[in-house]
Amino acid sequence: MHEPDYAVAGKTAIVTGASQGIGRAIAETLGASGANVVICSRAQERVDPVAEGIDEETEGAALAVECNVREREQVEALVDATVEEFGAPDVLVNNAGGEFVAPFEDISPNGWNAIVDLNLNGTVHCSQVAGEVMRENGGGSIVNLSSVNGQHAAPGESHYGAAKAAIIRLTETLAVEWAPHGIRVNCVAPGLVQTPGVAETLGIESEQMPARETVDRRIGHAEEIADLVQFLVSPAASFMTGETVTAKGVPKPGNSMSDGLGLE
Ligand SMILES: CCCCC/C=C/C(=O)SCCNC(=O)CCNC(=O)[C@H](O)C(C)(C)COP(=O)(O)OP(=O)(O)OC[C@H]1O[C@@H](n2cnc3c(N)ncnc32)[C@H](O)[C@@H]1OP(=O)(O)O
Ligand SMILES: NC(=O)C1=CN([C@@H]2O[C@H](COP(=O)(O)OP(=O)(O)OC[C@H]3O[C@@H](n4cnc5c(N)ncnc54)[C@H](OP(=O)(O)O)[C@@H]3O)[C@@H](O)[C@H]2O)C=CC1
Repeated sequence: MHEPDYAVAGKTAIVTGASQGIGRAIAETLGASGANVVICSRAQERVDPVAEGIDEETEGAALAVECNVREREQVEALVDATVEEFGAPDVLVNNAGGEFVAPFEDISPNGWNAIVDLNLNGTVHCSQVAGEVMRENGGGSIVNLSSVNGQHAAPGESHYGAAKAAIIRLTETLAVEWAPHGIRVNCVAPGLVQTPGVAETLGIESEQMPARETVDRRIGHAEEIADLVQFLVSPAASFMTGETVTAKGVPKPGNSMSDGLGLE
């Protein structure tokens, strides 16, 4: 009888932007499944407690590294530290990202560059540097964090939406280019997920629905994105590459999108 294989035990995984939110949940989920996890953020003191928790409470081991993914040299040091501690990475999760909400006409050149640099160029740096080691090692799996804002327009999200849309196309291109090297590259596009970053940026602190008419689904939990990432990097997803998987929740009862779904 066939059983699905979601195992990541013994794999080495780099998760960027893992001091909080979705990245932290991904790191803790992979650690709980026995992976060796290397986590980074811009502040050592913010990733240290996350690594300690993974070391103490899970089957996996963790290494915390201070790394700003916008800085190529720091990304190179992150991958070097990974190889030294656990060997070549099997998994890379390009999670570090963020935004501010502003009308297009109010975004300065520096503001535009900050968001593109963090979301898109950070993903490029990590994929190129870790990807080289993966190719030498015979393969691996990369998951990029895009957003529903990379799939559909939303006001105030021109810079972030453009960067997240580019990540989807980058995913598709790398999947084709690196298939001969045994590297699968997939993407996750979350809808609204409850994280410290969302609380800071959008002012949404709880599971209560935000006062935005366009948001008609419940807010997600970071662990619901982490479970999807674990699936994508596991052997169970061996037939998937170049895909963007949307996780944006269930329509709220009473709105038009729930019609016919038996949710009323
Ligand atoms: C339905 C689904 C919706 C889902 C939406 C969720 C999206 C997410 O990404 S959730 C994750 C949320 N987390 C964050 O967004 C983190 C909070 N944001 C930040 O920490 C920062 O904004 C940053 C990391 C994204 C950028 O930081 P940094 O590089 O340090 O940028 P500076 O503060 O130095 O500013 C650079 C540049 O940007 C201008 N700017 C900053 N905020 C605004 C603003 N609100 N409006 C307009 N412009 C802004 C700032 O003025 C600087 O430009 P110059 O003044 O020209 O130098
Ligand atoms: N939450 C949501 O609703 C959605 C989120 N996403 C995407 O999911 C990802 C995670 O979002 P979320 O958990 O909400 O974000 P948070 O803002 O809660 O967390 C962001 C993480 O990234 C780290 N980080 C920020 N900048 C850098 C950098 N330059 N280098 C390294 N690490 C950095 C932060 O750590 P520190 O501050 O310590 O450096 C933090 O750990 C992002 O890519 C986001 O765009 C997509 C769709 C929806």
